[in-house]
Amino acid sequence: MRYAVLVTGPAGAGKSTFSSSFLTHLSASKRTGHLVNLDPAADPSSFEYEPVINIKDLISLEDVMTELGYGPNGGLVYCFEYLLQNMDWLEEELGGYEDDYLIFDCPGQIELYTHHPFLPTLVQNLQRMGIRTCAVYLIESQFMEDKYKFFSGVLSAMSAMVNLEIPWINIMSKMDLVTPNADDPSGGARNGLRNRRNIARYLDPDPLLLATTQSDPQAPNPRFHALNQAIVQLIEDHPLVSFLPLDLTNPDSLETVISHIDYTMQYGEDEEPKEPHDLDEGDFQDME
Ligand SMILES: Nc1nc2c(ncn2[C@@H]2O[C@H](COP(=O)(O)OP(=O)(O)OP(=O)(O)O)[C@@H](O)[C@H]2O)c(=O)[nH]1
Ligand SMILES: [Mg+2]
Repeated sequence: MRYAVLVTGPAGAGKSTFSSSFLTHLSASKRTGHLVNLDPAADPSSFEYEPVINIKDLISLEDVMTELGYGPNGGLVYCFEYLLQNMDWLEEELGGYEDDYLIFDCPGQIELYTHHPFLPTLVQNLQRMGIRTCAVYLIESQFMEDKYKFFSGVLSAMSAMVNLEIPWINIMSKMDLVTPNADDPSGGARNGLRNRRNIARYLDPDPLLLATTQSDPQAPNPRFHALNQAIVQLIEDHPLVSFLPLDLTNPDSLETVISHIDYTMQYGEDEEPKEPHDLDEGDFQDME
């Protein structure tokens, strides 16, 4: 059995950093993982681990831009369409790697996840090749500083998720940047995170964070108010999305996230499946 983890999410969410921390953790646990780079714009010198498979060996974004006159975003979409038309290349590259984790570092163009059939088609192909696949979707903790930005992240995660029939884990990355302090005299107003309880309302998104009243100075426009109400209702009716916190400065936090991935993948199915670590063992135990 081969295992693929698709590491997805918007630009700068920490996908590449998470991918290399994941690989470091696997090798420290005497397990084998390999990096698959699917970002045709990635800077080769930025990889901590040399990818065993690199989309740049199939097609280079620079070539698409100089030879076909595409801009960076259109060029990227072109590269993906080219990849989807050349699945035999990927299939050949993916030969071997039994019992190994293949970590697919994906690019950060949000449209690839929301309204392009890229992920569903890739997943269908991986499943056809008999590779067990799951996806993680990262959004960064700074999104919690702005509730509108945060809920737009939640909606993108939902939109990417509903197109795929594979296990899916949402991760709130860069939790080291969050310093909640209940004693903060400003009440945390500066970063919008009043206390740990408030963080919990983001990790398990509470749509009421978004509820505005018509007199709310941030929602002076009645149509904006109505839109927020509709989103509140949508998330209440379909509570599909919750986030696992990831703080890379805390090894337990990474381990918890990886246990969840192992569990959803039923990694090593001959052995007993591992129970994911209880979330409340970690750093955020007094969140509730
Ligand atoms: N403080 C902190 N910074 C992080 C963490 N993870 C990533 N970063 C920083 O965030 C920036 C973006 O990280 P990347 O891992 O390149 O993010 P990405 O999602 O791969 O970005 P794109 O591929 O461009 O979409 C870099 O400057 C990282 O050093 C984290 O856990 N904590
Ligand atoms: Mg990256």
